[in-house]
Amino acid sequence: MRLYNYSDLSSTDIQKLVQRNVDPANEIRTIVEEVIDNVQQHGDRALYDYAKQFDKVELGNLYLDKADLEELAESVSAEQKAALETAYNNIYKFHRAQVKTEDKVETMPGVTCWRELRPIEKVGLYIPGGTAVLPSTFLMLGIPARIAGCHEIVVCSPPQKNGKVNAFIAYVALLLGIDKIYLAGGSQAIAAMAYGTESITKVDKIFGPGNQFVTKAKTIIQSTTTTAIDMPAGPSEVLVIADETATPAYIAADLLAQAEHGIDSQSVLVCTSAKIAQEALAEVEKQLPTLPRAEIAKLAIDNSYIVVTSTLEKAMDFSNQYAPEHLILATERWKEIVPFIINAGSVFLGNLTPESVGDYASGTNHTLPTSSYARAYSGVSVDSFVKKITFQHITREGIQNIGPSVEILAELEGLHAHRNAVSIRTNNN
Ligand SMILES: NC(=O)c1ccc[n+]([C@@H]2O[C@H](COP(=O)([O-])OP(=O)(O)OC[C@H]3O[C@@H](n4cnc5c(N)ncnc54)[C@H](O)[C@@H]3O)[C@@H](O)[C@H]2O)c1
Ligand SMILES: N[C@H](CO)Cc1c[nH]c[nH+]1
Ligand SMILES: [Zn+2]
Repeated sequence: MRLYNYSDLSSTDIQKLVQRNVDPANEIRTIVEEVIDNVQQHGDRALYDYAKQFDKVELGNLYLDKADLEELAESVSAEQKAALETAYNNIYKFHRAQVKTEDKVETMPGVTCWRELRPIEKVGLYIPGGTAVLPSTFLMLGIPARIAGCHEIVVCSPPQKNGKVNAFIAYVALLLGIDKIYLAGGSQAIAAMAYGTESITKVDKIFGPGNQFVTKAKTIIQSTTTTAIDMPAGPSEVLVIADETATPAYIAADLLAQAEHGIDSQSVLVCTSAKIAQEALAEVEKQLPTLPRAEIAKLAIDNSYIVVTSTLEKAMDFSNQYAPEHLILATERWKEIVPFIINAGSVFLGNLTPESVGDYASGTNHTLPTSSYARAYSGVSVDSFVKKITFQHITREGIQNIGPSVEILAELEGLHAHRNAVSIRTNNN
């Protein structure tokens, strides 16, 4: 990890530091465009071919049905089931509380406006399964989709070496009442859900994180089809703000937790104490070799850095410019700096709140904007799975009250038919 002193950095240096390495030479885009084109032209056939090429699996069938899922789920132990159910219950509780009925508003006597929720009818969930299979992501997407009441839920996940999904994905499908999983991964899965194939329904919106191929495909299809996306949720990242009250071993563990996701993950430490920064770095070097995924984490850590600032306020300023997917405040003074957070996907407060709890089971969603998209996007929630439709109702009194203003506004825009639609009701034509 490179180490910088904030006071030595110019604003151009900071701009460079906070920039993510998102396909500068368009190499990923070129590959993904070809994949999307192929799926559009050849449908299911392309999915079988890509499973062979990218996942090294010769598929017998493109999907697993309920019986397959039940059989696979048999190997999940009672202890593992209980942990998945704890996560399910907490995620369910937190997301269920997001469903609120809004009040009707009478903007003028006789003019009433309100919003009602309607579920998005057909949604596609992408569950990553390249370097690690993520049943937790299935919970994070499936639970809000179920709470919202989406009618059709299409699920795609890359086939594993046995030509199936793993037992935990199968068990989560059963918990969610989902009885089909398509064995498609990467950009080909995104293309299939955006364009539709012989087997896979074209959906209205695609959800889910993934590697750079998945994320690039999502950003492409949102401009070439009528299918929307949740957000660009690419390689995981974390920014830890720490001071002299932080514990170096905890900081290192949190940095490594995101680094082990993939070689393109990034972990950043912004610290007001040079001593704690050095100790955290030493801890990273100590803990890293003990990890089974040390090779992956090492490459991500090599692509990560530390910034030493003089104050927590300056640290927060850097963080707001970085706009991290995850922000950890490793300080006992976290309450003082929370009001200054402007850009972050999900925030972890104090020295005893590891980011991993949000990844799995505290209740918050772990599908979050990366690559500085936290400047404008929120993470997945029940809101992501619904439309909020506005309604209005005008009474006889209401049309008399609002009519004259609308007539003048229509007039000043030169739109006489608009004016007439009011006048005809107020006998003012
Ligand atoms: N932002 C979030 O909310 C969030 C949440 C969970 C995971 N993640 C991220 O999701 C990612 C998961 O990545 P993953 O790779 O493990 O799984 P993945 O399922 O996203 O990708 C695997 C697929 O990528 C495709 N692929 C691999 N190499 C390719 C190549 N050379 N050309 C074309 N396609 C290729 C294959 O089809 C493969 O099935 C990680 O980067 C992780 O950090 C992000
Ligand atoms: N940290 C990931 C989001 O960036 C989510 C995850 C799933 N499993 C473990 N972690
Ligand atoms: Zn994680």
